[in-house]
Amino acid sequence: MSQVYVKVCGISTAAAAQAVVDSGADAIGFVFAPGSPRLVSVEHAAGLAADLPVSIETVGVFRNQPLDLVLSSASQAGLTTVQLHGDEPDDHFDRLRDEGFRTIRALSIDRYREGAGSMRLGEDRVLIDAVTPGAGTTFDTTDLENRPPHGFWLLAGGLAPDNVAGLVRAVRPGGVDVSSGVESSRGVKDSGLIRAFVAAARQA
Ligand SMILES: O=C(O)c1ccccc1NCC(=O)[C@H](O)[C@H](O)COP(=O)(O)O
Repeated sequence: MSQVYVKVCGISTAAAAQAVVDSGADAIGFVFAPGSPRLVSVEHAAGLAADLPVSIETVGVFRNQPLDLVLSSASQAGLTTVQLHGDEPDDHFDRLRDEGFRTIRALSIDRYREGAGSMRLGEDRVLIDAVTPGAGTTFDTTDLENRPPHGFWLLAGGLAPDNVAGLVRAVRPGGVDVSSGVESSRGVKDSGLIRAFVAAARQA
């Protein structure tokens, strides 16, 4: 099996961004969803992104925000990828791809269980998350083990250095995404935990 893809989300400082790069993670996430403890401004994200190697995927996370705002923010921050974490319609993903962004469609495990069969999931990467994003909560992954999404997908929700390897082995996602599990307190990333998380994910 190929190496699991790792995204570390909710980065807001240069030290944390450097730890993500040093850890060998594939992607770094900046949260633009109002109300998040990890919220960054477009200008701040642009400054952090500008110092990253081009090999790392830079992801802007949005939730139920106007498409024009998403497009202008992602573009001004110089990001490669947009992750939509709300109830955004298909045409938002289409437009983002038309504008040259890669896309990640985040679905809560409840939404996946209810309606994934009727959703058009093919063109976007899918991220299956807990019901409340960024809260560090795990969920029962049995349905994902039995009926995984088609195509490339990421597992998120309460992942941490001490549980990620076991979950990767059991659930077999293409990638994993973490936020709370690499924080020393809410919204504050810990460089050692970031490195430990990526190493553990890659050992799986
Ligand atoms: O992280 C947030 O605060 C957030 C707020 C609103 C929408 C999405 C948010 N995060 C999205 C992510 O991709 C998180 O990494 C994902 O939910 C996993 O979080 P955690 O369970 O804390 O590892």
